[in-house]
Amino acid sequence: MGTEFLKIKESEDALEIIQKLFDKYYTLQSEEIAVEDAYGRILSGDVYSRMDFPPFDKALKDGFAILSQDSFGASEESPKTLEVIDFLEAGSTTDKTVEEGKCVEISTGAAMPKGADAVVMVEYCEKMDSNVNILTTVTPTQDVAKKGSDTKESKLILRKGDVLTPGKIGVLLSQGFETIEVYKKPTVGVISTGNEITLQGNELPYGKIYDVNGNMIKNDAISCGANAKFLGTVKDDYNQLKAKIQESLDDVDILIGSGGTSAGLGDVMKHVLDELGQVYIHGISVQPGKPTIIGIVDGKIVIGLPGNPVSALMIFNAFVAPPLTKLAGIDKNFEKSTVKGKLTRRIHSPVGRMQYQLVKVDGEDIQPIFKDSGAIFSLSTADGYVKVPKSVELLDEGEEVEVYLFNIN
Ligand SMILES: Nc1nc2c(c(=O)[nH]1)N[C@H]1C(S)=C(S)[C@@H](COP(=O)(O)OP(=O)(O)OC[C@H]3O[C@@H](n4cnc5c(N)ncnc54)[C@H](O)[C@@H]3O)O[C@H]1N2
Ligand code: MOO
Repeated sequence: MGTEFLKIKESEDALEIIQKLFDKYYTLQSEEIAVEDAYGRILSGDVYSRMDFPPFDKALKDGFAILSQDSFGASEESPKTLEVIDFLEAGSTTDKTVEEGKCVEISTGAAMPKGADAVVMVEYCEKMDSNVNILTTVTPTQDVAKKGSDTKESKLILRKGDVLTPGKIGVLLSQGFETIEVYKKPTVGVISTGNEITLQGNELPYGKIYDVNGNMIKNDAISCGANAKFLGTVKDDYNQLKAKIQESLDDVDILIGSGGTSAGLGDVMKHVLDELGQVYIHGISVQPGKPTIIGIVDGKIVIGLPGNPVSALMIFNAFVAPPLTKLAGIDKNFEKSTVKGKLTRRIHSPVGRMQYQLVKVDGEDIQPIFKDSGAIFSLSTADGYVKVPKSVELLDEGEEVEVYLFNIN
């Protein structure tokens, strides 16, 4: 693989090389975490129930636990009178047994007393001292959740690959799980290079701009299931960039930089990676995003995205998001994460390079966004992109196209 670098790669070849590098240098790992911290995490194994749920026959309504046969024929006109022998709140129990002609007043959630097989809702009862008049007929098991009716012990309750939603976490909590095995999140560090890049909160002298890519790419990496952090900015300086890359790689699995990938500093990024490790890709035959760099340093992937925010986001979505998402244990088919519609305007495309055309999706209408790749405001309206193959010069208005949606979970 190493001998191919410096030649511009076709997009399919670049995708394959990047995936192979991910496969070679990383493996999917799991870790045990507290269930209370597990929201949004991905299960790394199947989960089986530890016990029946509910763990006892449970009253589903406030009322009276009775032998259902005692209510047969009861009505407002002809009530049946039963003796109330105890009272049960949720969480409490009784030794008493409900026999013919007797009942226990019961609250929703309480364990059913022995003997009783149904609950009569309080609305259909008239309490009088130690007796109650039952005003309706109930059937056996009415308003009772039987032990194990929700799930039995040792049943498959959640599957490997499931995303832990609030509901699924509720299932784990009901079974008493305190910890759970999930896929470990890959850690991603993001740095921004450029003498002109200024952090928010600082003055903006003429010629400078605020950093966009750092936190934008960090958030996109988070949306892929990674644990990502923005590690700050670096000047267009060989030694600074080298030191920043070395220092950052101590703490992260994958390092993503942006800017300085084309002429001038681009050479710096490439030379730094050449010195520290090996460059596998320098240039992909796509528009925008051609100057992309992919290298390996100390067994970790280092990615140099083009500085233009649109190019950086496009390249991240098209080339980094699929393998990163897979490494986070998320089963997502990016090729299927698409919608179809008709172009509202024609798209001209350069022959010889695959073009990623940003678009807005409005129902059936696919509206191309024609702005240069530094035009950050196009990102806030874009829903995704249309791929125009390198051999295609023009896609006409009205033509049906497939839109690859940005990786927003
Ligand atoms: N002579 C050539 N010039 C350029 C070429 C080329 O092939 N030959 N390629 C162009 C293309 S395509 C792109 S894309 C850019 C890529 O440039 P770099 O990766 O070297 O990025 P910079 O030059 O540092 O920045 C480009 C542009 O983006 C702005 N930028 C950079 N970082 C950020 C950031 N963190 N947040 C917001 N904006 C950022 C930067 O200010 C520039 O305006 O090169 C073309 N030139
Ligand atoms: O390819 Mo640059 O990435 O056109 O904007």
